[in-house]
Amino acid sequence: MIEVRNVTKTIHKTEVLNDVQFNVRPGTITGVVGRNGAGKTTLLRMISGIIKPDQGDISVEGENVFQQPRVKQDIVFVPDSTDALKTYTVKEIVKFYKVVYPNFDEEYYYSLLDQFKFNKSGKIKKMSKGQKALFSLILAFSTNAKYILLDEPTDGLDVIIKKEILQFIAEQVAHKDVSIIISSHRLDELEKMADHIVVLKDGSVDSEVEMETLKEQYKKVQVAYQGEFPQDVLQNLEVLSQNGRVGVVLLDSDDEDGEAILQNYDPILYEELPLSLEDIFVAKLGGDLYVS
Ligand SMILES: Nc1ncnc2c1ncn2[C@@H]1O[C@H](COP(=O)(O)OP(=O)(O)OP(=O)(O)O)[C@@H](O)[C@H]1O
Repeated sequence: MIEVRNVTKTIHKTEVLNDVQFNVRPGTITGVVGRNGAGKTTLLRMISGIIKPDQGDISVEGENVFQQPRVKQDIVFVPDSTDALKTYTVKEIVKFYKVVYPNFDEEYYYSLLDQFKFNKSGKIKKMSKGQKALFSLILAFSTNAKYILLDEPTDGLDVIIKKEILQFIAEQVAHKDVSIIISSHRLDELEKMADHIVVLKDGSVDSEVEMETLKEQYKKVQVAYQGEFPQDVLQNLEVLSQNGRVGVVLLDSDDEDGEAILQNYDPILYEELPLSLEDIFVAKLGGDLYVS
């Protein structure tokens, strides 16, 4: 488990993180969501031991990241740019990785490179942006580290490579004993894969949700009425959208009073719709602040 406890960091007089606290359970995917500048990259760099908090602790399997350098073998940080790797070839980089990650699985690395048709003697800087993104994931998952931290892994990529990358991550988690933290400003991408979401806002944890329970907690209903859309519904329920006689309402699953309000006006249409994480954030956690 990764435990982030009361972490605070000020950089150049700006408070970047303030009293951040959450856990990452083994074998899970944790999404860290926040707008640009919310502190996601700083948080990931801190968990991987690159920068120290001013206050608070970060531990991995009970060992402090900054007091036990050995812990770093268990963590790989994949930044959103591969600039640091660019002068190396696909073969050369393995030597460096093996120094930090003694369990690096070279056979697995080359088999993945084959699978994705990489040139094994090529230089990293000659790869396209999408290839670089996929390559850094292959490198990270070949280390056999227990925790992989991905900073905006699909940012700026086209939809096809984005899908390939998300699928690659999901397959890795399904087949390996690994935990992942993914930072993103895209809720819609994370909700498909994350078990746990931490919302960062202005350097603090604004909310934390468990995906399994979240979707059971709410339901989204489309309703239409014969006459005018009832004011009672508009004023007393969480109406996500309304257009003429049709509206979409978010209800707590066990909200019998809300249900009664909807039914009171004899809807001519009542249909449950698939619920997205974005719906819940928009309605329950402060408007469009979290939506990309
Ligand atoms: N080295 C630094 N010097 C000065 N300010 C910094 C430094 N690193 C981060 N910051 C500031 O800390 C805040 C959080 O930055 P960070 O990169 O962690 O956010 P982020 O959520 O990852 O943003 P983005 O989505 O844009 O990458 C920003 O206001 C940023 O300007």
